[in-house]
Amino acid sequence: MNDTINRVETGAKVNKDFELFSDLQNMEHEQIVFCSRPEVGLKAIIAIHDTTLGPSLGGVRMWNYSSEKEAIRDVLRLSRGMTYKSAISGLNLGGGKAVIIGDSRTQKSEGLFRAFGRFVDGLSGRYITAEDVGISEREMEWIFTETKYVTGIPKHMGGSGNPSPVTGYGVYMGMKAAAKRAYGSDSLEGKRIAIQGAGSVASHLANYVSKENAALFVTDIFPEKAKKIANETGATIVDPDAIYTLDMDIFSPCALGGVVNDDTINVLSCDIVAGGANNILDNEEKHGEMLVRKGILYAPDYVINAGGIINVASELEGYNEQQSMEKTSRIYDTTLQIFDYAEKNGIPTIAASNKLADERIKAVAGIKTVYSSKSHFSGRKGETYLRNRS
Ligand SMILES: NC(=O)c1ccc[n+]([C@@H]2O[C@H](COP(=O)([O-])OP(=O)(O)OC[C@H]3O[C@@H](n4cnc5c(N)ncnc54)[C@H](O)[C@@H]3O)[C@@H](O)[C@H]2O)c1
Repeated sequence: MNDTINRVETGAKVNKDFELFSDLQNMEHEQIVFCSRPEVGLKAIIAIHDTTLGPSLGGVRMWNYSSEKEAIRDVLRLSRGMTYKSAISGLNLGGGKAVIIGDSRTQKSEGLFRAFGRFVDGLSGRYITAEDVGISEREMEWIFTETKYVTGIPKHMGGSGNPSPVTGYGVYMGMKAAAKRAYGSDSLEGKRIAIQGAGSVASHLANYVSKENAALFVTDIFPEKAKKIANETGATIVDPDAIYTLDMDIFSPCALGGVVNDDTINVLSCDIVAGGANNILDNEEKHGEMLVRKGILYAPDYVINAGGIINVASELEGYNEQQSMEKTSRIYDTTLQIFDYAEKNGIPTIAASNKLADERIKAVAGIKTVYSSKSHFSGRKGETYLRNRS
């Protein structure tokens, strides 16, 4: 896969002429589904990027996009990211994602989400949905009413519930691997760690980090959220804009993507960037290289925030929390392996991670030329990954 498409983060400008089919070809997507039900206000796009490794899985995001073009770009980029995330995490899943265009505070309804569920069901398991920005367990229940191809449903319904605790643990493991690489020890004791965003992932991460007696800093655009983490962990609160210039060892973006960009990279003073947000680098290629030149070690976002997908993937075979945590702890080794590969090949860590993910996909695609009764007789693709659900 190539990296010719600039990242488009939610809310960011689309900075390239829009050519749908050339984008699909450049980014190597398999299928895009546009879903419309005006009577319930549904405007959704499902993007299936790659199903070489298994059925595509990725969350559905509800966001008030400023244009349809922006929504399409977002879903293309996010679904491609899911392919890499599952591939590097050793999961037998492909990459997919969905976006619903609308205001998640005012436009949610049972009808809208059930209609979306029916569109997901129509894909017969080629796409399995999950929770993402703007979506809560209540909407997952509505979707589940219409399709079994959904993960992240509440625990009392046999699902895995909120993935954030596992994501937070994985980010912690990835951060420790980066510390091991940068400092020779994975202890975070005394390290100045700045967490941007005081949401679900951040609160779990902050808990782990504070137990190691790190010097923790936290910020949020909603001061009460930062205060909550500060009360629980003893972290120092900083202003949202001040986080970039803070004298810190580790910068951990856990809010939005695109925060390592042309404006921030020059003022960042840290040894490591390791956070839970998706698409931390505004432009993977450019900013990955700039970080190398600044001597900052980057733990690729989709590698270390994969705890969430590892957790929901476990749901497909019968949820087991302990197994999910155990698998997520392997993020430590995967991150070190990526650092080694990057060093050996003289490339940025994000490029190393993309290459390793690509290699796994190509290897599996290669073995599919060998006849196997499993793939022939075990039913539709995706079906075997799911428990029987009524
Ligand atoms: N929840 C998961 O399991 C999971 C899994 C993988 C990736 N992620 C990614 O991790 C990030 C955080 O996810 P979450 O579930 O914790 O979300 P969340 O909504 O609970 O937390 C995000 C927090 O960031 C704050 N924020 C937004 N813009 C900010 C800014 N400019 N400066 C400071 N704070 C700001 C918000 O107020 C909010 O408190 C997202 O990018 C998400 O895509 C989450």
